[in-house]
Amino acid sequence: MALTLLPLPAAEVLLDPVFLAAPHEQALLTELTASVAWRQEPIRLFGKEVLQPRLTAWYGDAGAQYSYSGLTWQPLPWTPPLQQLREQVEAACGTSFNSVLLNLYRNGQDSMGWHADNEPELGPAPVIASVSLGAVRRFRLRPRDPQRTPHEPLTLELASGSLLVMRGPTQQHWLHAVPKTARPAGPRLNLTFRNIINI
Ligand SMILES: O=C(O)CCC(=O)C(=O)O
Ligand SMILES: [Fe+2]
Repeated sequence: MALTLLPLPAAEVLLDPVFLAAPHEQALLTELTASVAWRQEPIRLFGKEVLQPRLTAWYGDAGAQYSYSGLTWQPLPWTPPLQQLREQVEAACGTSFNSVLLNLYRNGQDSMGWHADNEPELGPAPVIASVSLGAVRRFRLRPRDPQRTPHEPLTLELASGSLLVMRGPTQQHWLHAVPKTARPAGPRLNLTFRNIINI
């Protein structure tokens, strides 16, 4: 299948629910879960230091430095499976990426709060390409300002092997989140390919 544009105002969100085929997607989940240098990073939340409710890792070209939530990341060098996936995602998006942020949601209690990927390092209209592996989790989107962008929040169930692309004005006008779930959920691995400008 190919990327399909979702009909949303002030956003360009595209989804390919079956970007990676089943045997490949399973093998990649197993390999990355085992080989990635996962860390649980502290972040500052309302002036308090807490651990992020998920494991993370950052890989990329040398110099693709990235800061968010009070952390500065130096990327680890690309590994063969990450480099291969990067090339597949670049071909699908027609864009190049110099880094990837990986998130491992160990179970339904791991999550990501409402945010936009709008750090200055990404430029004003970044292309963010997100590959999901493992357990299906809800990915929620809502307008930042519902007065200016009138639309209901929406929920996408991101399946293993899916590719979600957010580009154009999406990060300016919309927020996204992966909420906790009370449903039993196994591990989910998400990779967001990004391009850091001016490295
Ligand atoms: O896990 C996801 O699907 C979203 C990850 C995300 O929003 C991010 O890494 O900025
Ligand atoms: Fe994000």
